[in-house]
Amino acid sequence: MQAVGQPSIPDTARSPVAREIVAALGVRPIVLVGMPGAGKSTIGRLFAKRLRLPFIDTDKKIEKETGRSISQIFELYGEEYFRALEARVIAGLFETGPVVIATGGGSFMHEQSRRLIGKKAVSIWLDTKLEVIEKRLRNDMSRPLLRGPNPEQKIARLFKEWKPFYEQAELIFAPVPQTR
Ligand SMILES: Nc1ncnc2c1ncn2[C@@H]1O[C@H](COP(=O)(O)OP(=O)(O)OP(=O)(O)O)[C@@H](O)[C@H]1O
Ligand SMILES: O=C(O)C1=C[C@@H](O)[C@@H](O)[C@H](O)C1
Ligand SMILES: [Mg+2]
Repeated sequence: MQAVGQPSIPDTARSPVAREIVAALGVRPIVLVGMPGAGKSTIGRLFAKRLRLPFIDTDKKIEKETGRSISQIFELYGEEYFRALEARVIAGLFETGPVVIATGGGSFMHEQSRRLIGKKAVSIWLDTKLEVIEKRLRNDMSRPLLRGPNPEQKIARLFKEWKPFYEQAELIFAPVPQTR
């Protein structure tokens, strides 16, 4: 029998471990939180594939729904507007059954989102090392919070400021950077 709110994915397609994890989730989504560049979108997609659950990237969803890039939204309306929009999008994802959600780096700083995730999801902080994040973001000019001079100093400051919030996630996962 299929539980209410469960997506119609044949259980037999899952490995025994994946089946156990999905059963333990019930209707709760897995929500990945962590710094910009920590690997939420990359690892979230892999988790979802392994568990055979739908994958949702909130940044991508916002871009699709608004027809604007995250940078444009920051530029046009500011960070506070973006966070409120992101909070509404996150809140809308809790009624659909188990999914894997990659959030934007700053979403967990928004009290309403953090509380909701804490109450209704299994949150995982991707605790990627600061040096790895710096290396990944060094040449990425598309990030609204890192624009202007001294992006490395900004990343380090954000990391320090946001870490106590990420530490409130239910689980911590330190991904090993893969090299090809
Ligand atoms: N485990 C890994 N090993 C090597 N490279 C990785 C790993 N995880 C992610 N990356 C790379 O790091 C970059 C950032 O990853 P990703 O976009 O998944 O981060 P994110 O946490 O979703 O960032 P954002 O908050 O900006 O959405 C990408 O170029 C991705 O290919
Ligand atoms: O790329 C960026 O600088 C950001 C994108 C969004 O995910 C935001 O959640 C984050 O705070 C900043
Ligand atoms: Mg992402």
